[in-house]
Amino acid sequence: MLTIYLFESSGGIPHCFPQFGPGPMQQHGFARNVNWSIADSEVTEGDPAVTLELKDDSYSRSMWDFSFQALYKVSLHSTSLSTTLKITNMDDKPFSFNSALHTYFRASIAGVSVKGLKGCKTLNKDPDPKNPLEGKEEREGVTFPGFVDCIYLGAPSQLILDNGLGDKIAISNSSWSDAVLWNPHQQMEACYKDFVCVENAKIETVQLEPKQSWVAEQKIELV
Ligand SMILES: O=P(O)(O)OC[C@H]1O[C@@H](O)[C@H](O)[C@@H](O)[C@@H]1O
Repeated sequence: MLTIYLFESSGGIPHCFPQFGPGPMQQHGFARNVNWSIADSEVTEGDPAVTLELKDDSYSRSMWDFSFQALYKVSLHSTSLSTTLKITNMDDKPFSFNSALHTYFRASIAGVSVKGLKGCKTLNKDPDPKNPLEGKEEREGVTFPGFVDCIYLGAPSQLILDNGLGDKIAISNSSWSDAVLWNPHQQMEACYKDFVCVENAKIETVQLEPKQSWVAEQKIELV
């Protein structure tokens, strides 16, 4: 079964926008902390989809003084979930941002591996998130024997997650050019064994001119 993990303080697929972090504003930006409105909903051949919308307001402008629109479509299918994020510059000046979908998967951490990242340039945020260590991933499958907090630049269009519970999950994307793996290990002693974050990310800055949009798609599928 495809399970996006929920626990009391975090879970699901939080948005990191307009900053992945660390950076000048709050960690991961403001988009995950605010209410989005429902812009559209539909059912196609029995499969539901909803489109959520976020626009700038006084709260967002207190941190990031730009006019923008974010549209986020989530479609559910029998063995997959798809998302499309579209960011549009509604301002009269350019802006830049970076972003991630901070997806939490239910897992048994001792059995988890993520395949597809071999050869990627890494920015290891352990031990200092503000001064990540550059490196290169040499492993076919990344495992989680301890604390992991690592950015992968130039990630492929598909990763395969073995969740340690008997499921293999393909995480495919377009335009999410990077990935982040995170498990807090003993820093979150009560729950770290039960989830892993495999995040589609755009760490390298996107710059949008007025009226320009950036679109990125993600598909999470049992294989
Ligand atoms: O606790 P938060 O803000 O949800 O972030 C959780 C983790 O999210 C990851 O994406 C970051 O790389 C980590 O550095 C961070 O600790």
